Amino acid sequence: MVTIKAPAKINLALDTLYKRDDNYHEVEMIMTTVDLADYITVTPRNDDKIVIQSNEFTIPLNEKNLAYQAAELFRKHFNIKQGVEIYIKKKIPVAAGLAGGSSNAAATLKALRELFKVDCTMDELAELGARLGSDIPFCVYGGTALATGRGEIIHPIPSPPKCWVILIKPRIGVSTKEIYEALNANEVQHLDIKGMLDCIELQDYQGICNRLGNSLESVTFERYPVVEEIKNKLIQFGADAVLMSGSGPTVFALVRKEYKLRRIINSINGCLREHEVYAVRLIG
Ligand SMILES: C[C@@](CO)(OP(=O)(O)O)[C@H](O)COP(=O)(O)OP(=O)(O)OC[C@H]1O[C@@H](n2ccc(N)nc2=O)[C@H](O)[C@@H]1O
Ligand SMILES: Nc1ncnc2c1ncn2[C@@H]1O[C@H](COP(=O)(O)OP(=O)(O)O)[C@@H](O)[C@H]1O
Repeated sequence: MVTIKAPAKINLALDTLYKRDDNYHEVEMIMTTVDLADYITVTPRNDDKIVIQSNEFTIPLNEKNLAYQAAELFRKHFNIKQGVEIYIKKKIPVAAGLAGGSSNAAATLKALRELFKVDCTMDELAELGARLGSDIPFCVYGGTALATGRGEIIHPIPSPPKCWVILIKPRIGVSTKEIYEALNANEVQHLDIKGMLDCIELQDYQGICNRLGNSLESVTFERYPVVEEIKNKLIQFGADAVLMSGSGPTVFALVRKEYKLRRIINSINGCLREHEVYAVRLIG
């Protein structure tokens, strides 16, 4: 039996450059890992089946699950016949812009590598993961990275300075495909990705806060106004910087000082309590 931690990610920057001929968008994203995680436990079975179990009943427990797809691909690629049971202990909200499914798939690949003692590199696992979803290679490596291409080309970078991250997820799920399809790539205001990379290198927290940006934000805000309302409230409560993660609907706030974190959490408890709220650390 092997258990692997599967952390959530946030996008500190998400710039869409143009729509490609294959209908994906060419992106430049700065992604980092936060301390909110699922756990994937893989146990060998006596037959050839892949069985998914979870404490979370809203995710598919069949071949639609990304962990199932990762296991199937891994077994095919390395010619493994034995079945496995995959238990997903879920804490990351689903369809939230936090890459929960992608992280589960990446952790499944790593768990199977360990369980079956397969001699392969992280790059090979990332390449397998990329066949299933654009966010999976980042989740294989973890840490902090610049992601290019459709998001699957990973360039590791240093971690940003440590801080608190408040995550607020309204009780709606957003489809990534729907948001990308509604985006007009020609109207996007591009981000200062180079400046953001410099700030991370220099550990310039304020510079990072000033450069947060996400070109999918306005598309999600238009369709789901509650997401913009949450962002505005968090700014009003005095967070250092606030942004929607990925295609949403989760909004995150960066906060450096603990006294400020407490004050903001008190304000959230006063008027945003109908949403899911998490206070976690950047683990980069
Ligand atoms: C927006 C981001 C930001 O990290 O994350 P989430 O909000 O899903 O967490 C990612 O780009 C999401 O990656 P992922 O969720 O793996 O997407 P995929 O399964 O590869 O693609 C789902 C659909 O989104 C669109 N898509 C995805 C990636 C991309 N660079 N351009 C696109 O246009 C395509 O229509 C595709 O069919
Ligand atoms: N292991 C999994 N965990 C979460 N969602 C999954 C998983 N496998 C498949 N899905 C499906 O993927 C979709 C996107 O979920 P998720 O990966 O949590 O969100 P996001 O892409 O916004 O980060 C959901 O609609 C869900 O049904």
